[in-house]
Amino acid sequence: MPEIAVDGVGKVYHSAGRQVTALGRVDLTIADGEFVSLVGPSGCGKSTLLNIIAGFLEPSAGGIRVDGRPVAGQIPPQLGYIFQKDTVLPWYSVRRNIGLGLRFRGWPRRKIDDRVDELLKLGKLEGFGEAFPHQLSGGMRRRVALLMSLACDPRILLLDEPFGALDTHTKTVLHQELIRIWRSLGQTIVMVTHDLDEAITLSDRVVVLSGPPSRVLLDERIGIAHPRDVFSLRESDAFAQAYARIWHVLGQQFASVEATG
Ligand SMILES: Nc1ncnc2c1ncn2[C@@H]1O[C@H](COP(=O)(O)OP(=O)(O)OP(=O)(O)O)[C@@H](O)[C@H]1O
Repeated sequence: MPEIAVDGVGKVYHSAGRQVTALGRVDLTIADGEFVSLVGPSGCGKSTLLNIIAGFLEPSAGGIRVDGRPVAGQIPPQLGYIFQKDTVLPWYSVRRNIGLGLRFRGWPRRKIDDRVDELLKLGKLEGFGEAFPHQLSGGMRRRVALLMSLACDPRILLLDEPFGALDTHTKTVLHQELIRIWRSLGQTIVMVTHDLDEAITLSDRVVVLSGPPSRVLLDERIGIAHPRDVFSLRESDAFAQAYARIWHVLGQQFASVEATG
């Protein structure tokens, strides 16, 4: 699995005659097969950093290396990405949506069908292949988005608030699913989230970014062993202690961003 190195990455946006320094200088190494979450105040540059890692955006300073090779504005091979917004296409069936990336890659029909069957099973959506997105619950649609991103067997998975708008029950079920899939496939995962519970539940490490221009304030290893049961995990002392340590830093950032407006 790939290792991702973020070397002194900075980003300044220029728009409408204004300059916004989104990222100050961020250094971070994500080991292969590791699950790292990025948290921080709204507008601190979390999505910007994820888009730079994905090769969708050029950094203004520094760079990204995947397995030691600079990505320099190119999308790293074997990348899966889940966007904040629902990217499931409403006019295609679940089956068609999940197989979309494989069609673009020119896979033959038969092979796509077999792969999609495998994925429907993995996402516990057997029997929903012919359904259309409007016939699914919000949680099922997010599950389809996850399966779409897994179709090409990515080695790197970048998740931008993948479960943002869902209720706690649905989110918790999906957390258990994601842990199960990640533990069986072993991708390197970077996730942006606003939900500290979610970050601790899923991750090996939680990285707190400061308000803009952002930098890494805390890199906390979550020493909770796998297999994790997401339902009982949140009652454990280890969870409470990790939460308190991270919140101590994150809460101060929220307060200082509020104070400076
Ligand atoms: N295309 C752009 N042009 C100009 N400024 C931008 C652009 N994209 C983002 N920004 C600015 O860069 C800063 C960081 O934005 P970004 O979306 O990366 O933050 P974020 O931490 O992901 O925010 P949130 O948590 O609210 O989703 C913000 O001030 C935002 O207004």
